[in-house]
Amino acid sequence: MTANKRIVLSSDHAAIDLRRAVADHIAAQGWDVLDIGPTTTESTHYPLHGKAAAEKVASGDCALGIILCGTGQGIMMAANKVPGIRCGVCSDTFSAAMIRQHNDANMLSIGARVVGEGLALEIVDAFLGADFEGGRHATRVEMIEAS
Ligand SMILES: O=C[C@H](O)[C@H](O)[C@H](O)COP(=O)(O)O
Repeated sequence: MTANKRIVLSSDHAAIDLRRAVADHIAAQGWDVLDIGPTTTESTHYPLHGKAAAEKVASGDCALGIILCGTGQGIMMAANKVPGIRCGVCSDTFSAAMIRQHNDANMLSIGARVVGEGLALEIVDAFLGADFEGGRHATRVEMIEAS
């Protein structure tokens, strides 16, 4: 687990309820949650929210980020356009742990139309509970960052 416990959350309209559930869940674990919305279910554009959250992580304001949309895919694509961001979409706990352990992911994306709340919270726990292993994986992450 990272020493910096500040984490940014954002979503589009498709994932408002799940984002709030994630926020409550991780706040109860002691995370300093920066939830940058949106606050209503009015239709919005996931690239805006993926970029905004990614910039909070890339700037160092937040150590990690969790972003959500209908599938988790579009908002992940937007986040990964920001230099320094490594974000993966996860629908299972194994992948959620592995993107931290092997890929040093600093953002997790979840699809609110793909997984239910119970599994989503387990995915979040797997992501936040894992640490980067370094070693050969550091070489590979450096290759991503250099490309
Ligand atoms: O990757 C994109 C996300 O799944 C969006 O949440 C989705 O495209 C939004 O669709 P709609 O505008 O039909 O709610």
